[in-house]
Amino acid sequence: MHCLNVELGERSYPIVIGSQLLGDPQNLLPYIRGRQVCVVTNETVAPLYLPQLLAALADFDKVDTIELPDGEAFKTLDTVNRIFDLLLERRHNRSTTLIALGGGVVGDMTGFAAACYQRGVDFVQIPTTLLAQVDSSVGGKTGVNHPLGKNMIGAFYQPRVVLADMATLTTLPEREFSAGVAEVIKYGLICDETFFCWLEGNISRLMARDPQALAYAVDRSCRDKAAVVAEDERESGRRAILNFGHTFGHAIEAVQGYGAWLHGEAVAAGMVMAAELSRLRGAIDAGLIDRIRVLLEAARLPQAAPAGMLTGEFLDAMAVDKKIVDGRLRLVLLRALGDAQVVDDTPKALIEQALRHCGAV
Ligand SMILES: O=C(O)C(=O)C[C@@H](O)[C@H](O)[C@H](O)COP(=O)(O)O
Repeated sequence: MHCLNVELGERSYPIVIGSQLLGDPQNLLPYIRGRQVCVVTNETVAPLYLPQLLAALADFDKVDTIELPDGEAFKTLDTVNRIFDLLLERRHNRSTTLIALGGGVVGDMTGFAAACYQRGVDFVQIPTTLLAQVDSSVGGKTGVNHPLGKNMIGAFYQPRVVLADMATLTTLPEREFSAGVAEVIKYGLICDETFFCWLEGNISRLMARDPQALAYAVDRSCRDKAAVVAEDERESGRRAILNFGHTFGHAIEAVQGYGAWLHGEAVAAGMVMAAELSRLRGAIDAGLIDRIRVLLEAARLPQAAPAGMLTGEFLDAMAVDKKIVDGRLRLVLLRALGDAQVVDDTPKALIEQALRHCGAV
């Protein structure tokens, strides 16, 4: 077991990475200030890991749990309202701590509920998917989707601790695992060339969930993310690079219907689109795109738009991206391997060309 820190002054917190962390009260107690807790999880994760966690919480005065339906389609205000209903019915006060036990959807909604409930209560992230361990549990982006756009309602709100229990990855379905690998590859592309090269040499071990390879990938991803977040907590500048591939990916998720493609799958295809656009702008060569495709192929991730998706559908959905400033679409593109930048001067025709290269019609 080891710890990394997300350095944010008084909002700093540790990311604890290890195996079999869930059942040990000592991993949680230092981060819970009151005597009340509410565990938010979903119907898939609860039978697997809730009993262990509840055993670790046995000494608290009030321990409630809520099991939400599983899937991105349920990341809505209505679902968050169910958390508020329980907290109020069971008279949780401002000293309560919400504990997110699950993947990114559970973590994002729990964090948002914690940010809003009685104007803010503590929360703890216990991510049980690869994507949540390497990305969504770190950095304090919380919120829900709207039919018109992904993550359109939310808040920046940091957890007290992130407990990444690698043992929970042993039960993760293959498709979910691959989706997490998309975000791992993203770090290599945007800020860590050495990690990208390591992934090229170790992708088979990673996909086989070799414990050492997996621990290294989670640790390195969290370090990369923590460094970016520490520099720019509320995404006023550099943090936007973490959105590489996401403007395209979010369009896929919104147009296909949330949950049809997993978030990481949409991001994988979106990263190829963003790389293609970077190439069309002359920043990178076709060789790098081939290398990205080889990695995505090995990770069993999509590299093209969903069948039949129109360039117009992409552009319409991308028009509600949160990075738009003064009506200008800002895209995260590559300057080189391991070096991303935000650009706001890409001609629409070039975006359409990149989309068509990636299978949009
Ligand atoms: O933490 C960030 O910042 C990110 O952008 C990480 C993304 O991988 C993650 O999917 C995030 O939830 C996207 O946020 P959004 O602001 O683009 O909705």
